[in-house]
Amino acid sequence: MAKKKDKGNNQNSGKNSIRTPIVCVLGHVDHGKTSLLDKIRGSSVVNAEEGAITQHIGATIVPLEAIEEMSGTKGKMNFDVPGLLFIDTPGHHAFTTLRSRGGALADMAILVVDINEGFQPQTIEALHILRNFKTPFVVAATKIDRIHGWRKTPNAPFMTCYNAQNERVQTILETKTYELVGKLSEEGFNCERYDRIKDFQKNIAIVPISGITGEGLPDLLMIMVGLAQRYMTDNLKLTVEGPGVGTVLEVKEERGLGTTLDVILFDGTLNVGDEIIVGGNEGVITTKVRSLLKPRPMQEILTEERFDRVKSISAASGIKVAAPGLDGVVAGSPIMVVKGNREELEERIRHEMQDIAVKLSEEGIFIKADTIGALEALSKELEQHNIPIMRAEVGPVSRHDIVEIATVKNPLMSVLLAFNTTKLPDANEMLMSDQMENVMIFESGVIYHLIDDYLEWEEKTRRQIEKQSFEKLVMPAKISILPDCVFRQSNPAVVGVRVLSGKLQAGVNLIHLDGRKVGKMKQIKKGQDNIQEANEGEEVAISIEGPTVGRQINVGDSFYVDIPEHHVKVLETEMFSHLNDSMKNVLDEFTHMKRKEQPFWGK
Ligand SMILES: Nc1nc2c(ncn2[C@@H]2O[C@H](COP(=O)(O)OP(=O)(O)OP(=O)(O)O)[C@@H](O)[C@H]2O)c(=O)[nH]1
Repeated sequence: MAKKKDKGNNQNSGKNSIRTPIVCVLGHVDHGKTSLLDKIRGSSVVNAEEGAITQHIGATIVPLEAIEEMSGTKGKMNFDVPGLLFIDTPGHHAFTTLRSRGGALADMAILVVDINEGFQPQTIEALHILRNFKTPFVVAATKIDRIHGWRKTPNAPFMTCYNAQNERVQTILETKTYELVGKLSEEGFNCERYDRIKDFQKNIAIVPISGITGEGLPDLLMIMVGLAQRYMTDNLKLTVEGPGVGTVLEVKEERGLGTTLDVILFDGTLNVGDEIIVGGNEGVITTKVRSLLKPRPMQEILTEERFDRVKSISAASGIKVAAPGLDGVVAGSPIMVVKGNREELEERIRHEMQDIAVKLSEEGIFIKADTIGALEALSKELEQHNIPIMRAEVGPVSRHDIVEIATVKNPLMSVLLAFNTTKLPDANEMLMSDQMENVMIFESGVIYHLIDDYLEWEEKTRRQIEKQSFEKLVMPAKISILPDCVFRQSNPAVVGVRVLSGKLQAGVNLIHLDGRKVGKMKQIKKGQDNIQEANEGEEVAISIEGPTVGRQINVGDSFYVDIPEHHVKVLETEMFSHLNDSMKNVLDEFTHMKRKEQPFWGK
């Protein structure tokens, strides 16, 4: 395939051109995502031929020639990939919002990790998101210039920088890199420093870089292009002549233009006057492109018009679309040019908007998030923790949500996880009311924290509930009447007994070992004191309503506590692990006796 240069809008021509791969940058707060993107933008401007850089909305295209210039590989490599398109908004929020065909819009990602701080909660979260979306990625280990004693070689390839360091600094870098390798391996990824990798399909590359000095940046960009070239070219084929297909990055009010859409166009061509179709809050919106706008170059930003108008734009590009009737468009929605296939496209958009890949269960928790992508990311994490979801919605937490949750019977499920979204004031008011006491709301901008908080609460609540229900159950016990301890014959009979096994509680019914009824045991006394329970081996006095000693019962007789059938069910299933051996033994004897005549008793 002929080598092509990225010349801005129409960089891809021909039927099966390869489009520019779309790249997102993810990572923990302050680890250097923005600095890296700024550096990439700055370096590509410096290194590209005049005219090669075009301004994009919401994205930066780094042409192949700029990457080759930086890495000193100009004319040495034979790449078809025309460059890389970086989404300007970093972070997993943008990543998950930008969807295409139910997956991530980004073809690849850079996971930024501050080499000095290592893995942090959002690093892990980003990693899980990349795994869920099956997005190929490279790890940029940033801030190498902060390693104590680092000698800077601005904008140089990594190996040049590495060789300029003394042994101590090199050792620190090695150690820190291996800490990352270890962490990634804990998460199930095989990683290595990029220069030691033989098979890039099996190993994920770690590239040490600095977003401030630009050290290692040429290698990072080169690896990204190489990966796209070798493993993704099939996914990157596009037909420029075809109708435009893109994703809405942002919905913005612009002075003089009304509501506009910042769009990443990833396939085909979009023209002024084209009929377009896009997803809105209240269904599918169809309208006509009034203008297509690109930002003006930096030096002209002070002129009256902030945008340049173009008649037509081809993928992959970032472009602002002005058109009537765009209120209510949802960020992350697909946008497509209609070419006589309106119904089919309407159906596709409807499907994409509704087909949030959230598995719903009959019983489960509620989740809310600010965008479809965020909701999906949260649901996938919950799925991995086996936490069922009953309802998943985009938007802020409302009064209505609280009322709905309050009707959930299972106390462990009357819960809402709010990811990156707010509570409306009337929802807060509602939560204050007594009837809403059982409703639990967890809020966070980090999925990881939400799930941890929920699991911690769930465990605590589960234990409390178990404790309460355990206390209400009749426990198994076997007792026997001691000789010389008949204190009263009847009404009630008062006798001394020994607890042979299990736990004897006050208020239970007693039966003979063959199942015949004895009577209700009222009190347990130890010395002069009334007690509520006695354990194996203890000798106590009990009062029994009903039998007379010497008639229905005699010295030396043994009895079981008569456990109601539904208590047996709970004891044998949920509570079995809470019973001690003595209780388990007597429960076994007791059910054996009961099941002689009714094999399924208590099952
Ligand atoms: N020395 C050095 N400082 C860096 C590097 N990368 C980022 N920084 C500094 O680290 C701080 C945070 O960097 P940002 O680029 O804003 O980090 P971010 O990940 O975009 O942060 P958020 O947008 O808040 O998530 C800033 O003070 C940067 O100047 C680097 O490679 N070397």
